[in-house]
Amino acid sequence: LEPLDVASIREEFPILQREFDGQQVVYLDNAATTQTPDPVVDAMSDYYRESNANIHRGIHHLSQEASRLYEEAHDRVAEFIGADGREEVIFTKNTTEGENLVAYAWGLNELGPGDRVVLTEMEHHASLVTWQQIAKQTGADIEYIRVDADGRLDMDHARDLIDDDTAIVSAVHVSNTLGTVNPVSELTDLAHEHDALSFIDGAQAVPNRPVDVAAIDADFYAFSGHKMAGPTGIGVLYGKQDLLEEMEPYLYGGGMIRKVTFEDSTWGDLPWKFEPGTPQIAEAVGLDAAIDWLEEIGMDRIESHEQELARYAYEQLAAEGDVEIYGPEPGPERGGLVSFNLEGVHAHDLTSILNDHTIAVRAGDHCTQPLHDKLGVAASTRASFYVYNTREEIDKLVAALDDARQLFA
Ligand SMILES: Cc1ncc(COP(=O)(O)O)c(CN[C@@H](CS)C(=O)O)c1O
Repeated sequence: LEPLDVASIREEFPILQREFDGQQVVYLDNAATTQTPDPVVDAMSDYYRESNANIHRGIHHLSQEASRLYEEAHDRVAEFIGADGREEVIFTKNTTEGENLVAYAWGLNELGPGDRVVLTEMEHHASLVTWQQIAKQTGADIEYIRVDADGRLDMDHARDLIDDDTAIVSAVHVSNTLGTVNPVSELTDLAHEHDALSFIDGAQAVPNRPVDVAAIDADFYAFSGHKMAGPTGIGVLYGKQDLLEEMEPYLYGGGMIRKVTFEDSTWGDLPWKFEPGTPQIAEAVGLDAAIDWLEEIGMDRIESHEQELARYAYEQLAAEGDVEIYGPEPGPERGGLVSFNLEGVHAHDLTSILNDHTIAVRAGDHCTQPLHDKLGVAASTRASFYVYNTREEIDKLVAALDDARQLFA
């Protein structure tokens, strides 16, 4: 695969030229959110300047144009992830809302005592807390597929847990803490063998690698625009059309109805049934532009670039001798991030020292507190990579560890 032309990619991100205390920013917090290239910013500005109107309600030219842009963004997402069409693409605020939509619109109605919800121990709170609370409300029980010592799912345990009482399996595609790439097709097959549904959290996958929801055969798949060079405020819930047709909405209002009387209401077509009120129109335009921008580069090249940086970071950190790294060895089972701890230095202290060097990483539990409990650490430091990062930036991070050792170790 042709390596990325990182230098020319970086020219589309003025923010990467920012300096603090005379030092150029080193942005290694892409699992939290990615930066936004000029073509995406321009697409959203142009929308506001030239096409802004409310959608689906006006007859006038501007409303028709805004409606077309909004609808076509659904088509673009469907094509990008391998969905059958816009009917299977619901725009949400973010991944978290996608998880909640399925938990409330499907889980509350379908789950009851004796039903089993199977998660993994590496789930993000967006999934773990949501299904935990829905299970409490419905009397369903929750089981967690074990994560083994090198950060992979224990698939023997998965085969034990996923049984005929299982109603849904909800699993993260790529862990935002361990970097682990999970066998989501195998998990989906296991769920389907027991007539259970599969929900895949793709927040750290769709932005970083080719994803084909039809090949995975997931029933639901969620991700966020802001992690894929797009704007905040828009996410996607993919759902199989026959399931979405059966599901009742859980948020009501204008735009999602077909007929309203004083007695009752009926619902509109997919995906609009699950999109009440005035949606995030400019963000849909921005997401459409982000997909164009990513596909111009190529998702397989992005995956390869991130895996190369993750390998380099893993090897450089491991060579230090006093760094504990979480998750699998570098390779196809590790996405573009590395979480670690420096011996004798708390993650927050380390991250603060790195910030003194204008190196942006994340410290904390990365919204996976139960996983950190299992790892036996309160927090970790995480470096996560994207298309504009370089080996030289990783060298700066590794070199800065010495300051932390001198101060804290
Ligand atoms: C695997 C996974 N699943 C769900 C989410 C939630 O995405 P939202 O766009 O915030 O709804 C995230 C976002 N993880 C950020 C914020 S905690 C991180 O720093 O890791 C994620 O990584």
